Amino acid sequence: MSENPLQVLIQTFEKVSNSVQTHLTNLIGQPHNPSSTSNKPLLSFSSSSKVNPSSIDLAPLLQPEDIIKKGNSAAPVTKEELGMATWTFLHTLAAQYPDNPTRQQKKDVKELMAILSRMYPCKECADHFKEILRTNPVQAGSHAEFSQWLCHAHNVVNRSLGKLAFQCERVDARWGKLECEQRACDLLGDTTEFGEGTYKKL
Ligand SMILES: Cc1cc2nc3c(=O)[nH]c(=O)nc-3n(C[C@H](O)[C@H](O)[C@H](O)COP(=O)(O)OP(=O)(O)OC[C@H]3O[C@@H](n4cnc5c(N)ncnc54)[C@H](O)[C@@H]3O)c2cc1C
Repeated sequence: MSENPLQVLIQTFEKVSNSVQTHLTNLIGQPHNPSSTSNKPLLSFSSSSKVNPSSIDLAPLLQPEDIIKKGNSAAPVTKEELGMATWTFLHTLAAQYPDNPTRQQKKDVKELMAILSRMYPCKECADHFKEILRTNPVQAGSHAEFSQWLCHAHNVVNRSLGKLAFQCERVDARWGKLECEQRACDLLGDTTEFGEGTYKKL
């Protein structure tokens, strides 16, 4: 007899939830009150085929005092902090962008820029970026092309804010790949893990 798909979904969710809990515990130590929470997933559902809303345990695993306090973490971020974090993300992505990207990777990176121009949490910046994309379409044919394009786009923003332009020939010296063991951060990862035939030339 085939399994109830909802039950399979719930079991999968519980497994993921348990692994997140283990990961969090490794990161921040034991939960505040181990006796009440140590064996519970972050969210747990009854595995019966019928989902009863009252069986959903929404009690959070972490107590407020367990939350790592990093300054005033509830304070809104500034436009500058958001900008720096976003440029760090984008330039790191560019540093890892392959010399010979697949068609999908080129499509993804263009979509990512388009989505940023629509959803970036600073509206003024998003509108500005949209205009930059309109006049400077994303070039993502290779690592060199994309990292130079991004450097140029960043410089357009820099200039509009009255800042000096960054020298783009130094972009590879400024932005490196994410420090990561055993190439685990490569966009394609270690292909041996998935076996032959997982990847094909597009
Ligand atoms: C898509 C986007 C659009 C934005 N639009 C606006 C806007 O319209 N108005 C606004 O006020 N703010 C905007 N910002 C924020 C702004 O760009 C800065 O992030 C913010 O002002 C903080 O500047 P910063 O001088 O600390 O360094 P950032 O400009 O954030 O740069 C971070 C670091 O990147 C390096 N860097 C600088 N220029 C380049 C470059 N060209 N190429 C590679 N590396 C470089 C430098 O080492 C620098 O310290 C935008 C941010 C983003 C991500």
